[in-house]
Amino acid sequence: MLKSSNYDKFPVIKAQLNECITGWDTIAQEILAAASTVQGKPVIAIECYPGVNTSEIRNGLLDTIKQAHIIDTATAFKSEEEINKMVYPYVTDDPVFGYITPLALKDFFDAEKVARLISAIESSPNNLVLVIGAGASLIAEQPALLIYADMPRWEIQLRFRKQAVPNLGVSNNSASFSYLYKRAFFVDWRVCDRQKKALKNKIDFWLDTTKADEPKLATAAAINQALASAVQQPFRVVPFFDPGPWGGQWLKEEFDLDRSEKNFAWGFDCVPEENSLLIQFKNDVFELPSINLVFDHPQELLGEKVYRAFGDEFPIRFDFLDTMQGGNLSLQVHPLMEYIREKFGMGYTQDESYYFLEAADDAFVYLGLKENIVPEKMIAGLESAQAGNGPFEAEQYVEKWPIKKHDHILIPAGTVHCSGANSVVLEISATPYIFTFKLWDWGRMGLDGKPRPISIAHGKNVIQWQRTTEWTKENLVNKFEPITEGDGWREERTGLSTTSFIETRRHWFTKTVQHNTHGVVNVLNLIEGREAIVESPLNAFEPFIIHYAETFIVPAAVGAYTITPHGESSGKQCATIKASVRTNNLKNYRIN
Ligand SMILES: O=P(O)(O)OC[C@H]1O[C@](O)(CO)[C@@H](O)[C@@H]1O
Repeated sequence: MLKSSNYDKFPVIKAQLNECITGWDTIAQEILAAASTVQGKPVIAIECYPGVNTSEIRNGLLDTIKQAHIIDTATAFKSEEEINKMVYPYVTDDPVFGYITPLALKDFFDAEKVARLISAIESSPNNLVLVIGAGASLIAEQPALLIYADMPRWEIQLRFRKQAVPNLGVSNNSASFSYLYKRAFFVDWRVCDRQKKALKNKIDFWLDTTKADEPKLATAAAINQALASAVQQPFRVVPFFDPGPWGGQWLKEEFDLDRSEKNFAWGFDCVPEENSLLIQFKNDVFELPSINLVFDHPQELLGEKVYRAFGDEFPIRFDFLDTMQGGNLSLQVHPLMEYIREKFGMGYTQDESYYFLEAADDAFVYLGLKENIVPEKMIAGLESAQAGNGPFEAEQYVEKWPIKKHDHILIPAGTVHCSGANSVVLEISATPYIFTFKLWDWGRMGLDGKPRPISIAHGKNVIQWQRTTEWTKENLVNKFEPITEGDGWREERTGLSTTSFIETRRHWFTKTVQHNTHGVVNVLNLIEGREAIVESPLNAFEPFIIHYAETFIVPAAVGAYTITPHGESSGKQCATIKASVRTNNLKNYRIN
């Protein structure tokens, strides 16, 4: 009998305060009621993250709040020409990479236009003023009510694909997805995250418009309470899945995804910058970006030492790469730390590892170079293939390793690599995720029918040519080391490489395993077994059930916890892989 999928695609965190309402009419009534308690002419600011459909908010509220004077913040932006010129150094002409901007939201506004709007608010004959859009909190600096309309990055990307939303301050909806994404990644999201953090203690309500025409309004008190309790218990972020040119069929079957998609390449199960959190109220579920939890509770979530190095960035990423009945990823390399800092303004680099959840008999990984290759010859071969002169002979230059289920391959930045067809990788990595220098894409097209951008010019600057067959075998392939064992369990170290700040431990167990965060965030995945239960020895949190291949986060503040096979896996062998941060050598990672 085929086993059914038990992977939970919509994990929730329970709210304790039931303060969430839905529907534009109800929300408008709530806003009116809150505004009526204010003396004089209330000004309400609805600060919007990029990607929010401001006309949906305006139209939704106006039906009920007819008497309001509506101010659209877009009327105070600098001209598109000025904005484009201002952001250009950070967007650049590179097809994929830009430079992290230091700009602030204020820089997008024209001071004279803002002054005019402020006097329009003051002289408005209406008895209620609604300021809506990005920068509303700059125009109405001391509003009677501050509402924050947020948007998770994954939903913004889906809107970019539909050309439904533009970049910050401009109306470039019809630009290519890659341009919109690059500009958002290097500019808009940085700018608006800074503003969001600055508003942290001033927000009265959060507005969720992630699903069109299903608005939800929750009090800041209820959201704050839910986030404060989230960092005292294990939790999951909401995963999302995306097809790709090399995507496979495993995620679709295993996680019961949309069968009509031709494949799924990626499953993003723990990328808090892009995932969201679902807060379960009595009758409604409120969605918000999971990065808000990192911004609000970095110390409890990450732990003091990790926070001191990384600030409010979540440094560990888990995702899936599915090539079952699919193809090879691109042959690629990631930038060294100095390179990513200098060229792209990122604080730390994409050190990675591949944990193989599944592998067909013919599965393999390209990793490291062959002995005695000539770098100039390899680069010439890549450039020639790129110029269309026949395929790059990867196997002449790059080592190929057979792979089986539960292998763990370490990929420090600078190592040439590529996961081959017919496997499922649980990628356990440092968080940066777009800094892939593709060297060769096997002559195939991207999903849009066009070749994907190749970055040999960057790649050749970072390839570590001494990482050849023997070195790779010695340092990067299955570096398993037994640590300790007890009644019904054993623990091994599996990685990552000594140059990475991430440590991974694997536990095989048929009985309870004791864990402790020791003040450092843990990220785990159930890599074997259908079901396990995570419990607090002190009953500090409610028992938390996890299923096969689900990634979950245990905040640093949790301290002691246990994991035991559960339900249909009771008494059977399970395994988890746990990533944490090595805190003894974080000097190099100090980015805040
Ligand atoms: O360039 P490709 O083939 O899409 O591969 C990109 C993927 O490769 C990785 O760098 C893994 O090596 C992932 O982090 C990334 O999503």
